[in-house]
Amino acid sequence: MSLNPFPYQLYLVISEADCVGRNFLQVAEQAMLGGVDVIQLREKNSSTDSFLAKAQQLIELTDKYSVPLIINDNIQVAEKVDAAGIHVGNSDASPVYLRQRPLLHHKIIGYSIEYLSQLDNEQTAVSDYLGISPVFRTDTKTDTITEWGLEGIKTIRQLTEKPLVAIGHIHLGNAKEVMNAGADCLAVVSAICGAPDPQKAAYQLKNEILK
Ligand SMILES: Cc1ncc(COP(=O)(O)OP(=O)(O)O)c(N)n1
Ligand SMILES: Cc1ncsc1CCOP(=O)(O)O
Ligand SMILES: [Mg+2]
Repeated sequence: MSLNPFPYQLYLVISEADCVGRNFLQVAEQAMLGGVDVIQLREKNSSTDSFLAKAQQLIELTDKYSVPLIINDNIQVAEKVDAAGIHVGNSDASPVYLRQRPLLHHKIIGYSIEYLSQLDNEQTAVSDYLGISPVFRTDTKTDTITEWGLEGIKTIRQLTEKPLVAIGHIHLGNAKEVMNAGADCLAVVSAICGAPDPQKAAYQLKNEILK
């Protein structure tokens, strides 16, 4: 059972650290101007107070562009800023638990898939989209289990109708083949946060998806 549609195709996962010395709010704004449809704030090394402060700044900007803001992992931050949703993986609070929380039960819940067996569990059933995590090995996140590859996306596509968000070393050069393998949406960190021109990078990725 999914509560929310997930009609997005280009998903920016951002942190201050991944913006290589640039202001993350400026990078986020440029990315939205370039065509990013949804943004996740993923601050792995921030205290909750600092994460919250960043989320409060970012949601002012995402609201201005009517782009949904998803919070990575942190329930308190997601609830306090009234984010559009939360993304969790196997080491985080479970989607079933999140669905029971009054402030989150109607929000977008994203869930990382690291094992095929997860597709049969109740966590997947209550989630709104699945993160195929990672599609390709990436230096941005190294504590990963399965490198799904294009064949993994094809397999998962046959086993579920949930929206599939592909993440992990996705860039202009492989975007189309990842979509063709069955992804509904591409999520990127470095391809936009690390690009010399984040607006242009987002624009080119979006065009590649829509081609
Ligand atoms: C869209 C998307 N997919 C997968 C992930 C990874 O989440 P998780 O497995 O919880 O790992 P961390 O991001 O918390 O390190 C994601 N964040 N976003
Ligand atoms: C957060 C996350 N989850 C799986 S891979 C990944 C990082 C993706 O980063 P990049 O787009 O730079 O490869
Ligand atoms: Mg997590």
